[in-house]
Amino acid sequence: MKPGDTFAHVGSLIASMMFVWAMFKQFFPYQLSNQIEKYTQRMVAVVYPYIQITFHEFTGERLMRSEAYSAIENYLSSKASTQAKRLKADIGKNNQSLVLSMDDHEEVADEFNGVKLWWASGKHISKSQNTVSFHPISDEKRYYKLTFHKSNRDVILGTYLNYVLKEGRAIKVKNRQRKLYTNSGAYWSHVVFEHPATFQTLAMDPKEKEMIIDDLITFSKAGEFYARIGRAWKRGYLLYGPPGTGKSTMIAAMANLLGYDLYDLELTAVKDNTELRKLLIETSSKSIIVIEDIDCSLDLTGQRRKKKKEEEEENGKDPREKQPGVQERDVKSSQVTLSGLLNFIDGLWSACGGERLIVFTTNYVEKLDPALVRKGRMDKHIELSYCGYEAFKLLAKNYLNIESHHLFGTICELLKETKITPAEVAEHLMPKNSYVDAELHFKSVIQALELAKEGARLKSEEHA
Ligand SMILES: Nc1ncnc2c1ncn2[C@@H]1O[C@H](COP(=O)(O)OP(=O)(O)OP(=O)(O)O)[C@@H](O)[C@H]1O
Ligand SMILES: [Mg+2]
Repeated sequence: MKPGDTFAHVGSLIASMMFVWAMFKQFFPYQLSNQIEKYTQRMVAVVYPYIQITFHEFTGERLMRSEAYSAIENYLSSKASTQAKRLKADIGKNNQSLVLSMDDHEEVADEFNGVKLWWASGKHISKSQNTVSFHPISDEKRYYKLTFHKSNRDVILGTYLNYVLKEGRAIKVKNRQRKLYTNSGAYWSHVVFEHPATFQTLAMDPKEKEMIIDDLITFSKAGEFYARIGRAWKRGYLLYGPPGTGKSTMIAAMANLLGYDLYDLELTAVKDNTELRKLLIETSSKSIIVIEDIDCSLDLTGQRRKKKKEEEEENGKDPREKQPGVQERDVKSSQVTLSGLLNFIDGLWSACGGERLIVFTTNYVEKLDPALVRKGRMDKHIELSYCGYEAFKLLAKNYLNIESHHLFGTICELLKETKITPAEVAEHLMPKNSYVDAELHFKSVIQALELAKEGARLKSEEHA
């Protein structure tokens, strides 16, 4: 018989005794029944020196699924697969593997710092059915029960439970299907996020790439550090550079590296600061909030457009008259302000627990309001620039699986004096059919570089 079974039997025996006592205690004088109860409790504590904690699947008035329950479920999945006799299996949320968990009324043992403890799964089936609904409502209320010796109370409550929650959450992140959220107005909708970009395939200076990866990994593991120094676990990145240099690709690579969800926030679709706050508060932990082309969004949403509207109103014109087809919502969108965004990043935002990255992208860093880019607000500024030789070699390897070629020297020289984006190089390296003629692709790159060089020369002559 397993220790857990023993507890269950002793537990139910004691429960029966308590039930009988509750029926008969009314026949005893109050003082006496009080004394009996006190001593019974002490005896129970001696006979049954174990503590039990129950974690219900649904909690609160609105019966939300308990985060603790799902973390425990994930934590126990690895124990269950080796110990439990009855398991439940389902396709993991990443759609790739089977995830096993313990079935109802199963038990598994665990050990932590030399302390033994037991987990049991169970369910209550409620008999009341007072709602009429077309949708079947499950009356099963599942729970996990943890049993441990009372002498280990401090270890379990102080360290073990935190450890279980942390491990469980980590397993959940690993197994989950990641999402890409987009907003239309004040609501997020999502699709499955399956972008193949990784830092390995991102063409940029290898040293800088290494630094960014280090920075991201350090951030993702720094929860305790942020808590110790009393700062919100957030980090801001500003990615800037010309179109086609890999800003959006890098964001996808960041999400893939850390296993985070992506929130692609379209500021121009947000009515005002209140809507913005609502959207940001709704983002979940372990996510990247992206505002692309921040300069354009703020042109539409900042004070400038508001002023224009006011001017037109002063001239006696309805600002909407000049913009046929513009919806009322677009006109109203001017109410999201830079200060609203900044206040949220610095202030209230800190109250949302859990790690979040916020990433802004722009093609024109010099156009941005200094308030937005000042140090301390955006922690890291990353420039994605034109294609260098190292970046070209990586693209050649990725697209054509070629690491050296006699035309590399010419390309290297041309790249030093010509600006071409990785997106354009990639276009010339993209195989058109199953037969790959590398020479042809590299010649096409050289041609594009020479054209760009000639274009730049003519432009500079024009300006001279
Ligand atoms: N550094 C890079 N490494 C690998 N591929 C790249 C890189 N830069 C661009 N590309 C390729 O070019 C395409 C366009 O890149 P991306 O959308 O990331 O550019 P961007 O900097 O976000 O441009 P924009 O400023 O217009 O939004 C991508 O699909 C990607 O395949
Ligand atoms: Mg982009």
